[in-house]
Amino acid sequence: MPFTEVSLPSSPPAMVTTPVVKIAVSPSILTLRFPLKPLPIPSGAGVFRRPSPLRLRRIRSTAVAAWLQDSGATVAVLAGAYSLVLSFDFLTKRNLIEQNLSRKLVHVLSGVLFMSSWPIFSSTTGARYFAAIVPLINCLRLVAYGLGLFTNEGLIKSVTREGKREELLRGPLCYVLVLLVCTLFFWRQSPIGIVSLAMMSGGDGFADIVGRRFGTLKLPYNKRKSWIGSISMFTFGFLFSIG
Ligand SMILES: C/C(=C\COP(=O)(O)O)CCC[C@H](C)CCC[C@H](C)CCCC(C)C
Ligand SMILES: Nc1ccn([C@@H]2O[C@H](COP(=O)(O)OP(=O)(O)O)[C@@H](O)[C@H]2O)c(=O)n1
Repeated sequence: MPFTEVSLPSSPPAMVTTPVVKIAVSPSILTLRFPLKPLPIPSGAGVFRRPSPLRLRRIRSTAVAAWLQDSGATVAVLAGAYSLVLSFDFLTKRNLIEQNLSRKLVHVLSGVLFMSSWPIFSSTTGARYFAAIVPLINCLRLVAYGLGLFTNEGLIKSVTREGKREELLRGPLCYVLVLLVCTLFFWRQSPIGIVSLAMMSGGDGFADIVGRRFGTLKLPYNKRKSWIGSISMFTFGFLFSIG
């Protein structure tokens, strides 16, 4: 049977001569032979066989279990999102917490708690789409209330600066859209989404909370921002991203 011979010398690469190609490797010469015609495929290798009924039942039950797990996780996280806003609505209505601090705590907790909920979803490829339902519904919710289609004074009071419904269509809506995009395109597989959400929720949130209270030393190029606020942004963003 004719072969194409490939020999690998241990010495520095010699001139390539056809049909033998010399490639430098150490420590010894290897001779590889490539048969010119395809190797005989052993019988049964790579031949598709229909799964047995028992195996089909197992596949179906695993898929149903994952679907139930993801559905339950989605409902639980949606309930968590609603409860979070309701809790801060309760606190701000009774003046137990100032509005700005309420907004920033919702800002921090929404992203951090949402990422923390990701492990309760299944390991199937469809899990991210179930998880994405949560920010999607909250996006629709913010648009509906921001456009005045419905009224929710508690939501407006706990997540806006001045208590105007139009504000829902700016910071909060952008924030939840970022949650949606990171869930769909990065999910648990890529650190890009996790680091981005950690910086957006934990970092930016604490930059405001710390900077507004202790930020006397302002940045030279931006008198609205302070050194302690910027340091808090990176410190808490980093801590939440590795957390
Ligand atoms: C207040 C928020 C953003 C404000 O940004 P900025 O004005 O400071 O620029 C965040 C708004 C959050 C939203 C109302 C609720 C989002 C819930 C989230 C999708 C899911 C959280 C689930 C978790 C289990 C609580
Ligand atoms: N790097 C930073 C960021 C915010 N801050 C403080 O936090 C307040 C809100 O900053 P921000 O840019 O997060 O404000 P928003 O535009 O998010 O409402 C600022 O007015 C500063 O008092 C800071 O001192 N240093």
